[in-house]
Amino acid sequence: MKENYSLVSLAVVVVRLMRIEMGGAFSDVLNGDGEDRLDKEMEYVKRTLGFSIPSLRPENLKLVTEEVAGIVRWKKYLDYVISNVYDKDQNEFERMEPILKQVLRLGSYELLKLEVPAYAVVNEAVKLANAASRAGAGKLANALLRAVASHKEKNTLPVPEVIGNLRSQARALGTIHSHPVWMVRRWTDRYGTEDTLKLMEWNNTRPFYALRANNATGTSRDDLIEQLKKLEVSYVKSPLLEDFVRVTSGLQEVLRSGLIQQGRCTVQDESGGLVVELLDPQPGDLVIDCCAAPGGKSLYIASRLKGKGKVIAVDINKARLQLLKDSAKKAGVSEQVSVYNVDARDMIRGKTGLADRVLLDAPCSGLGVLSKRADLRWRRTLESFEELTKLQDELLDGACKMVRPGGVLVYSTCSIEPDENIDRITSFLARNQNFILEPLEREVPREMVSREGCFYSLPYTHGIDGAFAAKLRHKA
Ligand SMILES: C[S@@+](CC[C@H](N)C(=O)[O-])C[C@H]1O[C@@H](n2cnc3c(N)ncnc32)[C@H](O)[C@@H]1O
Repeated sequence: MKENYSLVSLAVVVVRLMRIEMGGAFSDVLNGDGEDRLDKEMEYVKRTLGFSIPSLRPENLKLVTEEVAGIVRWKKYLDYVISNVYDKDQNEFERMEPILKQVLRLGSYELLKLEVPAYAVVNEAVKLANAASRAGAGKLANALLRAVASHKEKNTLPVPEVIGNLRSQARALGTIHSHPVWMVRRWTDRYGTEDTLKLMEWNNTRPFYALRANNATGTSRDDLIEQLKKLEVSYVKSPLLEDFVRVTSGLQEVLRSGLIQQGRCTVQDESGGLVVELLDPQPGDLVIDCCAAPGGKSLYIASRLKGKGKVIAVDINKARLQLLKDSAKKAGVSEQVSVYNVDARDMIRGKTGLADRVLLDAPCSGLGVLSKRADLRWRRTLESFEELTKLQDELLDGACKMVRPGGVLVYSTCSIEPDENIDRITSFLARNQNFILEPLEREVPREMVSREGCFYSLPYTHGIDGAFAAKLRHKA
């Protein structure tokens, strides 16, 4: 922990955690940039605590964002430890006032996962609990956090035993690695225990981000690298895509530098880049992107048209589509991109059977990107699959109508779950005899091609986000 990481930062962490729990904010690192965001954040802090505190120093924003993401990821494990050292009824912690609960999670996270010494953690947490919660809250925070610290020191922290039937084993592993039991069960059935542990470890690790140099504004990867060197940002060239660079640390410096606002680069995972590679847009093409917002793939497609051709970016969400429109302007491709705020299940009037290439980057569970979207694991349920797969089928049936004979339809997700991936393709092909699955050859690395010939990336194996894509061709 940095020297100047003050009580103010801790108060911001606690209030952010409360907002995430109430559904009002997400823990993604990208939500943390910009001065006006900071002003808004301090306004929330004031409203939640009931009094003003000095503003967070911009240089502490990154630590706050990372700490919040870490606590959200580890929430289940932290709650388990805290409720076990709280020698009252197990539900007592659940019923505790929300601010105090977050202070305890924060303190336990710092002790157990950041290895901050107890003297530094407990005093700050007690001050925060006293200021932000009821009288006596500081005393309770002091007792509980000291107990956690003492168990850690004596190596007597509670650990659930991985024993019994598959369900109880999954329950214990879900607690130790802080994932919902149903996810653990799905993955152990599919990948076995060893690989499931690797996947959970990946999901619990601080993610890295990749940048795409935007050729449309004349920025090559070498130009981008020059800028990163000036910003003293650590990077490695992507081994998968020639316009991409992996940022190993210093993303906040990039966000603050103005490079993105100037359209010189954009934050984009290589898995998304590979989906565009597979779509293979060519200058002069008419491309329809059916679920386009906020526009990562649309803008990359547009830049590959080299000023000739068109991307029709469709999305049901007007606000997200506006973001896409603004980004297209910054990225120098607004001439190539038209936006349509419609439901892609309905036909786009006048466009039936005309597109050379159609991309359907479908709404999905996002289970391939849990390291980046720390809160997602707690928001998804097993039941959500039924609704999502129905929507994915309907969207595929709408999207395929836009493809010209001989044209290409790419279906993609950021999920690693077969129900949203290959099962959707199998079911689509059974309904639509005029499409065939085109097995991938050189478009993506061989080790990312599934048995069926689709693109499939697994985070712990391939080191990028989990994703899937299938290339379907309309029979001429
Ligand atoms: C996975 S995101 C797309 C990400 C985007 N392709 C990118 O690369 O930035 C899925 C998008 O589908 C949109 N969506 C959901 N249902 C839709 C529908 N029925 N018609 C059109 N868009 C829809 C959502 O608003 C969301 O923006």
